[in-house]
Amino acid sequence: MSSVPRRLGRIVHVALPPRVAVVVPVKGGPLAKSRLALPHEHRTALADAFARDTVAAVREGLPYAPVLVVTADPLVALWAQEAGCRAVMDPGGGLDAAVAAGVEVAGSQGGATHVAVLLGDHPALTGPGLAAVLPGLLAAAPAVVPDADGTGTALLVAPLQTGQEVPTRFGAGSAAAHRALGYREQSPDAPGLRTDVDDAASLADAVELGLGRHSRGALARATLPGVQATIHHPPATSDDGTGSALLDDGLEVRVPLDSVVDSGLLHLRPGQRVSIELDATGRTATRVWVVGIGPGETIR
Ligand SMILES: Nc1nc2c(ncn2[C@@H]2O[C@H](COP(=O)(O)OP(=O)(O)OP(=O)(O)O)[C@@H](O)[C@H]2O)c(=O)[nH]1
Ligand SMILES: C=C(OP(=O)(O)O)C(=O)O
Repeated sequence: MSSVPRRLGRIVHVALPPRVAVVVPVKGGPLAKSRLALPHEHRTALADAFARDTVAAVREGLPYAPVLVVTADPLVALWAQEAGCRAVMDPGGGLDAAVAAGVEVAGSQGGATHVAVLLGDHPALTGPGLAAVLPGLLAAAPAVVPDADGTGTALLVAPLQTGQEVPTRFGAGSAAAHRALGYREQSPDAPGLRTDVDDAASLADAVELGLGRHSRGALARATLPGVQATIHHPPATSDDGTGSALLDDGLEVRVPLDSVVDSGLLHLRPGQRVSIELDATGRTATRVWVVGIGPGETIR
């Protein structure tokens, strides 16, 4: 008689899909995004909007994932909770310490098998874009996604084990530092994920990809026409015809000849007060005019 296979009593392992908690550190407040050369109030508002759009994309793309926003800023904590996140108090001590605080809470909540650390300055990230690449990153964990220029870190993904730390080395050169810690480099085709905004150039990249709605609004307010400025180098005097002006907070912006000529101003002099309209980066004038002079300007 042939023997019957003994299947009864066998332990069957069913692979459950990984469940991820997302930690988003947000500095907030007046010191955020200091490399973004814009007047203080616009810079603060933009930094806040970048974080809101980052969180909104996470909530949209991963609606069942717990999201922990680590911040010391009460306003950020408030909007984070309104957006369905848990606000975790930033213990101070910098970005790695903030991330560790978020990871600890994620681990103590139970339920998540993995943690993703996403910096809160990805205003062109979309929910579907994140959802599309995350499964591959979880499968590769521990994994690091470098930012667009390859040196910084856009996202870290690591297994979450109770009582076990998730080491991080955020800051300049963090992609290499994370690789050295054992994170495997992953380069998913996800431009919104990889474009963190630090300065005018990366802001321009994010604008090109398409900003989230909070950042679009903040940027529109930051580039309202009519900012006052003082001519520093009149445009026509340099080789390529590009001059410069100083905004009232001391920032020097480019003044291409076209931006002046179109307004009918040909004889600007250093020190002249003008009205100025800036492009999306906030660093180049698109129109310079003197109230009452030139096309469309009525004398008041
Ligand atoms: N909670 C918390 N978040 C931080 C801290 N430092 C940076 N971040 C956040 O981490 C992300 C990336 O940081 P950075 O690009 O250095 O941003 P930043 O410090 O606002 O900008 P810079 O002043 O230009 O360095 C942003 O979302 C910041 O808000 C910190 O000490 N605590
Ligand atoms: C802190 C970091 O971000 P950024 O490059 O935006 O300063 C980092 O990439 O580690």
